[in-house]
Amino acid sequence: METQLVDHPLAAALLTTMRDARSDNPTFRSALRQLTQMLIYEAIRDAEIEDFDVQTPVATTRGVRLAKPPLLVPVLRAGLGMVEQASSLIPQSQVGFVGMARDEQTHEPVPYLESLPDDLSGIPVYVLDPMLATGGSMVHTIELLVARGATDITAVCVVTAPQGVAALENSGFPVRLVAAAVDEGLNEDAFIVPGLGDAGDRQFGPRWI
Ligand SMILES: O=P(O)(O)OC[C@H]1O[C@H](OP(=O)(O)OP(=O)(O)O)[C@H](O)[C@@H]1O
Ligand SMILES: O=c1cc[nH]c(=O)[nH]1
Ligand SMILES: [Mg+2]
Repeated sequence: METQLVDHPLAAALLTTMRDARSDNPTFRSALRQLTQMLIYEAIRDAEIEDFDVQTPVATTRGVRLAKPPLLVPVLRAGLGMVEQASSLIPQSQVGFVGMARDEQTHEPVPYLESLPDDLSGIPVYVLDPMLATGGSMVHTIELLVARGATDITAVCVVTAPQGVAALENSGFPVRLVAAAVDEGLNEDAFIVPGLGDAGDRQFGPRWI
C-alpha cells in the first residue's frame, strides 16, 4: 500500500498542539483544520488534471482544474473537523457521510449512519478521519465504498498506529494512506500511544450514543 507521511515542521508543530493535553477543544479543532489543509494538499498532489482556456485581464492562457472532482467522506464524529477545510480547498468536491462509534469493550466499529452515492465508479474518494487505531472503522468505511464501485480511495488521517496501517494493507482494498504520523502502538483500551486521546471528544465533548 502506498503510504505518504507529511513531513514538514509546520505539520509537526500543529500535531504537537493536538497531542498536548492542555489544548482545549477550540485549540484542538483549529490545529486539526490547519493540519487537514496540509494533508489534503499532499493527498491531491498527483491527482489527474485537465487544461482549459482562461481569460486573464490581458490575454487568454491555459488554466488547470481537477479532471475528476472527488467525493469527501468524513467519518463521524471526529472526521467532521476535517471536512470544512478539505471542501474549501477542493470546491468542486461533494461530501458523503459515514457515522461510526467504536464499542468501548470490543473496540469494534458500530455503524450508525451511511449517506453515500449509489455509484462511485470512476470517482476518487478521500476518507477523512484523524485516527487510524485498530483500523476497524477505516476498513469498514472502505468496504462500504468498494461495494459502491470505488476503486480510487485515499485515507487521510492525522495519527495512525502500525496495527491500523497493517489492517489497511492486509484488507487488499484499493487504498492509499496519507497521514501526519505513525505512532508506537495501541494500549489495552486500543487507544493510540502516545496519540492524542479521543479525537471526537477533544473536538466536541463526550459522545451520547
Ligand atoms: O481504528 P479504530 O480502532 O476503528 O479507531 C479509530 C476510530 O475511533 C475514533 O472514532 P470513535 O469511535 O471514537 O467515534 P467518535 O469520532 O464519535 O469519537 C476515530 O475517529 C476513528 O473513527
Ligand atoms: O487513540 C484513539 C483511538 C481511537 N480513537 C481515537 O479517537 N483515539
Ligand atoms: Mg471518539
